[in-house]
This record gives sequence, structure tokens and C-alpha cells, in this order.
Amino acid sequence: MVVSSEDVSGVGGSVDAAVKALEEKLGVPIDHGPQVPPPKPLVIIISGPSGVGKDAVIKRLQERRPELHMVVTATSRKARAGEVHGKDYFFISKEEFQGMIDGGELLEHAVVYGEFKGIPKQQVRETMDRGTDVVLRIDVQGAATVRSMLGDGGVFIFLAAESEAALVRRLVERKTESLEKVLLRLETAREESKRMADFDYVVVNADGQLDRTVDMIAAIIDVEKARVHPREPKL
Ligand SMILES: Nc1ncnc2c1ncn2[C@@H]1O[C@H](COP(=O)(O)OP(=O)(O)OP(=O)(O)O)[C@@H](O)[C@H]1O
Repeated sequence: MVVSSEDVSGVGGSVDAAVKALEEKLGVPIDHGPQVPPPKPLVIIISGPSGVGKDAVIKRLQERRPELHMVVTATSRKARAGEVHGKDYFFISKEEFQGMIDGGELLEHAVVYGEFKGIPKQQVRETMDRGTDVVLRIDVQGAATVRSMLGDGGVFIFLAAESEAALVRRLVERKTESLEKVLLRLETAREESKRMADFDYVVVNADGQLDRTVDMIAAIIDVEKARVHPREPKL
């Protein structure tokens, strides 16, 4: 139905009166509800080589977007100075970890540099059921496992350093690993970089540019929320 400008001006110029007149002409009320349903919760996977800055990026992202749920990974490695159980990681024994694997309670798990790491499934499900976005921090190998499970249902982001040299410097400066362990991480990082193509996005975490990196990830999350066909993560 076409309503001419004459019809609208003919009701006295008030918007409310015009709306009422339109409703009368339509024969049904004008819908005041949202035109777009609320976006579905996202599962965001942040991955990349050791030392690239996953923890630093996630910490800053959480400060900016406190509504995101950062999944707490379970690990059998010892806590580093300042790390808090239940907040940074669930620090559990190798025996407890084995129990979780046997009980099928982990979304993915792996032995990384001699230590168990894994993501409790229940935490992801419960968060999504509340309608909250979930951020998973996973090494590249683990991200491949989650990709095979979720397919296009997850948003996979590969964090990269601006150069191999920058990555090495960051690992050495962190002072948490021996040179031998840094070497192992470097060799692994070379293999991991080859898997970048399996991700949806690649973000460079350049030295001194942590805020820019977080800006980019926040932008990706916003863009994902605007998809016409939302992703459907099935766990
Ligand atoms: N953009 C950046 N500029 C400078 N330093 C950074 C940047 N991002 C992270 N770092 C520093 O680099 C080091 C490694 O970062 P972080 O521990 O977050 O890496 P990671 O990917 O979580 O490593 P791992 O997988 O081994 O736990 C830390 O000392 C961190 O503070």
C-alpha cells in the first residue's frame, strides 16, 4: 500500500497521529519489536605460537569487553609467578587430568611441552546456554582439533608476530623458559605458521602494539555479530 505525503500531513503533523493513521490504513498495528533477533553467542578461538602474546591479548580484551567469558584452561604445569588457580588456569595434577580425559570432560586436550592442557567442555556449554560469548585460548594443534569438531561454527583467529625475530625476543625476555625450550618453541612455531590458512582471521600482534591487536579482535567480534547467517557452534 502506498501512503502519499498528503495523507500524513492531513493528520495534523504529529508523528504519533501519523503512525496511528498508518495503522488504521494497514488494519494491523505497526510492530514495535526489534527487526533483528539478538545475535547468537560466539565461540571465539584465539590461537598462535607460544610467546606470540595470547595471554597478554586475552587479558587486555577482557578488560575492554568484560561481558566475554574467557574459558579457564586446565593444565598440569606449575603456576608461574602471579598466576592464580581458577582465574589464569586450573592447575591440576597429571592424575586428575587423566581422570578428566577418561570421563570425556574435555573439549580438546594435548600434551604440550611435556604438560597436559585442555578445555573443560561443561564450561563452554554453560556459558553459551546463558547467551554469553566464549573465548578459547588454544595452541595451534588444539585449534585444529576444535576446528574438526566445530567446523564453521567457531570464529578462529590466528595471532602472529610481525617476525620470527620478534617472537624469539619476546620468549627470551619473558624469562620463563630455558634456551633449549625456546628453541623447541621456535621449531614448533615454524610448523604452526603453516596452518594459518586453516583459520578465519590472522591478526599481527606487533611489538608495543598490544592495543591495536585488541582493537582488531574486538572489530572481528563486532563484524561476526552482524552476520546474516550466524555461525552455529555444535559441541
Ligand atoms: N604486543 C606486544 N608487545 C610487546 N610484548 C608483548 C606483546 N604481546 C605480548 N607481549 C609479551 O610477550 C611475552 C609472551 O606473551 P604471552 O605470555 O602472552 O604469550 P602466549 O602466546 O600466551 O605464550 P604461551 O603459549 O607460551 O603461554 C609476555 O612477556 C608478554 O608480556
